Amino acid sequence: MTTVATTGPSAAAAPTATASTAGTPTAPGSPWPASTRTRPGGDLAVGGVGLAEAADRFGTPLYLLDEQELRARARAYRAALPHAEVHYAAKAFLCSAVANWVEEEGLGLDVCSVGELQLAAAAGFPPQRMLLHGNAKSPEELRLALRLRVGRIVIDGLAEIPRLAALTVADEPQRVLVRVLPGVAAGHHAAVRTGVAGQKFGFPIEGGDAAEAVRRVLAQPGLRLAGLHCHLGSQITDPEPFLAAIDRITALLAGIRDEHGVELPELDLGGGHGVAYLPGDPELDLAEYARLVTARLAAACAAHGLRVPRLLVEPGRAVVGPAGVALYRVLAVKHGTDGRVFAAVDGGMSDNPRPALYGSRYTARLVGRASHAEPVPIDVVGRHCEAGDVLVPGAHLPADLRPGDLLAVPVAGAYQLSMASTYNLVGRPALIAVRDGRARQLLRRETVEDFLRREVGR
Ligand SMILES: Cc1ncc(COP(=O)(O)O)c(C=O)c1O
Ligand SMILES: N[C@@H](CCCC[NH3+])C(=O)O
Repeated sequence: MTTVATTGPSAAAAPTATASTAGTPTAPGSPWPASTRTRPGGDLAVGGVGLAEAADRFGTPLYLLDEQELRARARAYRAALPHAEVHYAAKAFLCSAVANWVEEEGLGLDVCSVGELQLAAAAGFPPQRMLLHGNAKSPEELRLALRLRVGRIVIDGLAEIPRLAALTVADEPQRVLVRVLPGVAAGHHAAVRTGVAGQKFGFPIEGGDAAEAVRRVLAQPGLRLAGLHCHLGSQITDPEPFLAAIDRITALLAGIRDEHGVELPELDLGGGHGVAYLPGDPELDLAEYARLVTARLAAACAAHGLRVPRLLVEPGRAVVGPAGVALYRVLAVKHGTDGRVFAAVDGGMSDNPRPALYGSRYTARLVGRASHAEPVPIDVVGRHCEAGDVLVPGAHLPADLRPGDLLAVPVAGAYQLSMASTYNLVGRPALIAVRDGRARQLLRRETVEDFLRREVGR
């Protein structure tokens, strides 16, 4: 089975031999960016930039984004789904440079807050190509979205319908989608499974909530219902749930046609496309997804006598996740009498809450020096005041790992910096973009001065 990575940029990685075990950066199926190269002396380069040199120059913890990897992934989506609209899900990670890159690659943008909306707009992203989500959109958000003329707003609750309609006028209707729940459960953790009833998002198809939401939207002259939306969950590696969702949503589209005499022109299948975090992990095969989804949509529409709606997709993780690398400095190595080894690094659950939240698995690799020591299981832990602050349990790292060493963790681009906190008043890390041997700082490290500046009346 081919994968997102093998149909996209990572396929370009030229395999070269390395001495490491888990996380071998340039092997087929590797989770590292395609530009990753081993360097003499045990270092790695990503985007032509040596990791040890980057750590010295910008400090640690440091996040790197490989611009070409991200762009190639965005392009792979456009190529695989040439008739669809691909909206990058900003929640995975957003800064101005990322907004510019995805815009230049022809993607739209899925935003879900005033922050994402305003930052993208300030970066020059055209609001017409944005789509606003949210289960709790504030009046401020709705007003801003309308003022900026955001392309689509996704309705996620009945109360939102009259609230939004009250801000619109019939001769300039706002294009909207209705978020429905097809009753398909998928995703890597219960907290991110959003395709079924019993959680806060969307309107269940079963039982009639979705049909009722559609009725109410169609009754509002200020709203133009363009179609239906669903987002099943995140980190889905099998296309089957998307196909099941298509069947159920197409049946609803037929019901809407029968009841209202309208054929909705758009279907947004959301994101959730899974990537490999560990070598050999399954990931969603983009080419296969595109082929199966396109064929199933055509078949389901034909069965109901419907015109095929325009497809929209909203990948976040699959665009930015594998383009990111996190770089940490080891601060302490503790050898327990039970033989257990802990390597404590200068980041942790504040820059990557995913292991603590979902039990997410990562690999870690020593960079910046060569080691011929035997790889042994070492728990890479963070610096925060919780025993659960474990970044990589049982990482295979050289037995001579010591304070001062650098550890690199791939697939760090999605839902890490975007979910980062300042727990223990540890400032959020700096972020650099790497490309063609050049490093450009995108975000500076957060400092104590930043914390003090927020205090009022000090
Ligand atoms: C509505 C919506 N669209 C798109 C995404 C992007 O998901 P992913 O990053 O898993 O592709 C999410 C988050 O899961 C979402 O909630
Ligand atoms: N934060 C989740 C993904 C949530 C996607 C948002 N709907 C993760 O890291 O896996």
